[in-house]
Amino acid sequence: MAIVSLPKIKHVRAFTVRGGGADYHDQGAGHWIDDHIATPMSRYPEYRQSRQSFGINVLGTLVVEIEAEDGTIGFAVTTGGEPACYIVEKHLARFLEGRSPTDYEKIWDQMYFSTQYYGRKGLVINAISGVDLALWDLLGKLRQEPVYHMLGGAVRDELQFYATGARPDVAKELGFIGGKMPLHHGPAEGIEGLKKNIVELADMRAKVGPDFWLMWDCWMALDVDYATRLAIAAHEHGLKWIEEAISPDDYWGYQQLKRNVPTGMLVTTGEHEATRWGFRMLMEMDCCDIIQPDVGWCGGVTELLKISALADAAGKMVVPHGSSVYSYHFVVTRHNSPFAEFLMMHPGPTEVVPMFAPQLLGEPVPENGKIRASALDAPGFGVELNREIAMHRPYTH
Ligand SMILES: C[C@H](O)[C@H](O)CC(=O)C(=O)O
Ligand SMILES: [Mg+2]
Repeated sequence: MAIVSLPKIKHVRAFTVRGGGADYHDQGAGHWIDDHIATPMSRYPEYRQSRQSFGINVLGTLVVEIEAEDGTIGFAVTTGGEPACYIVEKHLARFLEGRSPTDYEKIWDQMYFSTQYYGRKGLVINAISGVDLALWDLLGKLRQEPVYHMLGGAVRDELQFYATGARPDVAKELGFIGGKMPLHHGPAEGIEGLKKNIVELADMRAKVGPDFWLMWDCWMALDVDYATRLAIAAHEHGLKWIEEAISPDDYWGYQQLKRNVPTGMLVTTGEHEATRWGFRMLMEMDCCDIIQPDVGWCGGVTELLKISALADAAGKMVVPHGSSVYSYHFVVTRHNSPFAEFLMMHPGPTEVVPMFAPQLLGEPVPENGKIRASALDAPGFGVELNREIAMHRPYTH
């Protein structure tokens, strides 16, 4: 029997988009995601009220398109904006054009090692992730298979979600299994701030009852001492996990924090970590209980598979940072990813709205906190690019 050979990759293009999902919070005024959230910049009073004030939204969205010789287009949406477009067009595209889309391992290896002298983490890995996701989308479209089939198939019939947002009480009504709140006050706001954090948690616990999961997302804002005191005070209010409490570079701090938190409370981190090597460090140093790679930032699906295998062997759960279909197709295929995150992008947040609007069309959203695996049954990642949005291609090659 002859082996089917797929059309080769003809062209790689990179675009920017402003506003909406995948942009690192380029949201309008009054959105919960930009309302006095504790960050590493909160030590400067002038940057405390809004993350946009220190530039969280400067990059904007990256859209990568990969076109095959037969005209089929795979695409992906992640963070990185114009600088990532430059990297994709001027550097990475050469490792794809003229190649078969089945060669994703070699392509990833060449993208990573050719950029290693200026890459390894952050923006460059965002760009590599965007290309890798677009490649998997193209492969699925050419093979007429959903990505989750190519990753080994579903290990369960549905995905179950917790919601991230400022209103876990509403998330409970909407059917989610838990609610992860942004932490509002960091160490620079002293003991008063710490007390305000605990009051917020206690109020939310009173609203949601004893069994609903409540977690805190600390977005790298704390130090080990503050995080330890916060965790101890939060324990009596049933905090399930403390997330990204300190700098992602401080592996030693995470190791200490994991030892310090009360028994039963989980330490989670990893959304700003990248590649198998970064996650190996987190796991070998026993920094956390759950790793949270973002598929669009950690190296894409090709790298996530390696990270996840390491985690499985180390007995750690992998619950990717909210990245919509890009994580759903992965989570549904892995036993050590028993639930998923849904990032509430409604400003309230009091309604379930698509995470990557307006860029994606056909993005499934949880109903009663769940998405059926069969909702992913479409070629590639199962979504289309909304061609009505204003896309800008700053560079060509
Ligand atoms: C709400 C958090 O500060 C952040 O914007 C999202 C995040 O870290 C998460 O969903 O996890
Ligand atoms: Mg987080």
